[in-house]
This record gives sequence, C-alpha cells and structure tokens, in this order.
Amino acid sequence: MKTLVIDGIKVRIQIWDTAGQERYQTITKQYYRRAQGIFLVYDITSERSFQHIMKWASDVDEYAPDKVQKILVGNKSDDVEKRQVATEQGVKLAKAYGMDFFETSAFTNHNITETFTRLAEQVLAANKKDLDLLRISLNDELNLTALEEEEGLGDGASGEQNKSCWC
Ligand SMILES: Nc1nc2c(ncn2[C@@H]2O[C@H](COP(=O)(O)OP(=O)(O)OP(=O)(O)O)[C@@H](O)[C@H]2O)c(=O)[nH]1
Repeated sequence: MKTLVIDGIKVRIQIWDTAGQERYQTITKQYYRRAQGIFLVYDITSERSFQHIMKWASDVDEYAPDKVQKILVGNKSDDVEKRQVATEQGVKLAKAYGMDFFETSAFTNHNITETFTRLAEQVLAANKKDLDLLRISLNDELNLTALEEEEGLGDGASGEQNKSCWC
C-alpha cells in the first residue's frame, strides 16, 4: 500500500506484484480483472524478458478492464554493463502500444516515484468523470445538511426547538 497526493487528492494505491513464471499465470490473470493501472515490466539486462512483453500485453488486453492504464517499464537501469535492451527499443515498443515508458532501478530508486506518480495520474484522469460526479453529490449532501441545520431541521438541539413549537 502506498499513498500519493496528486492535484491535492490523496490517492491510496494498492500494489500487486504478480509472479512472472508461466506456471502461475492462471492466478496472475485473476488480478487483471479489478486492476485500474498496470506496469508491464521487463529487465533491461534480459532480451528474453523484453520479448515476453508482447505476451503480457495481450493478456492484459484480454483480461483487464478496457479503461485500465498501462505503462511500460524497463527495470535495472543501474546495471549498465549487462544491458541487452537499448532505451530506444523500449521507447519504440511503448509508442507502438500507446503507453508511457520509463527506465527504472529498484536498486538505486531511479524513476520509481515518477513511475508510480505517472500511473496514478493516468488512473485519476481516466476516472475523472466518476470522481467529479462523486464530488458533486458530496457537495450536494454537505449543502443539504448545512441548509437543514440552518433551518433547524437537523438532529440535536434544533430538533428539540421544533418539538417545543408543536406543543
Ligand atoms: N541491479 C538490480 N537488480 C535488481 C533490480 N530489481 C530487482 N533486482 C534483482 O533481480 C532479482 C529478481 O528480482 P525479483 O524482484 O524477484 O523479480 P521478479 O520480477 O519479481 O521475479 P518473479 O518472481 O519471477 O516475478 C533479485 O535478485 C533482485 O535483487 C534493479 O533495479 N537493479
């Protein structure tokens, strides 16, 4: 669980790190169904992991909600000597999928906050309509309560006042 503040909105993010191995894929797919944002992560020191992104992306298309937000991530950017996937390859693939792209390092923390913030921003933007409706109904509720209290229709002391009038 991680909390971020985006445009003054406190966003609590629940993060699931799904297993990469083939044998866990039946379980992994179950996580997609309720996901709002997904990182497709490969290892820049492994060409094989980069090739696997296509498979992950097609699974996401098949099992995740249509409005799920996706970001391509090339991790282990600190491991320069072992790099097998050029930054340009990541950029190109992300462009083809219409995703944002970051190279990160869980080791040095490079781009970690930026990547999470970006995905949270995208999820918020994708759900903006629902959020706005929620804000409007919350405002209406607060206005109604304030009005009731002003007119003495609310609970508590003002309720007692009304009662005394009716006697
Ligand atoms: N140098 C470096 N090593 C990393 C980085 N991130 C992870 N590792 C190392 O890579 C190895 C695999 O990391 P995991 O977090 O188990 O990878 P995973 O993708 O969750 O593996 P699965 O369980 O197969 O899903 C570990 O030895 C980590 O220490 C990184 O950014 N830089």
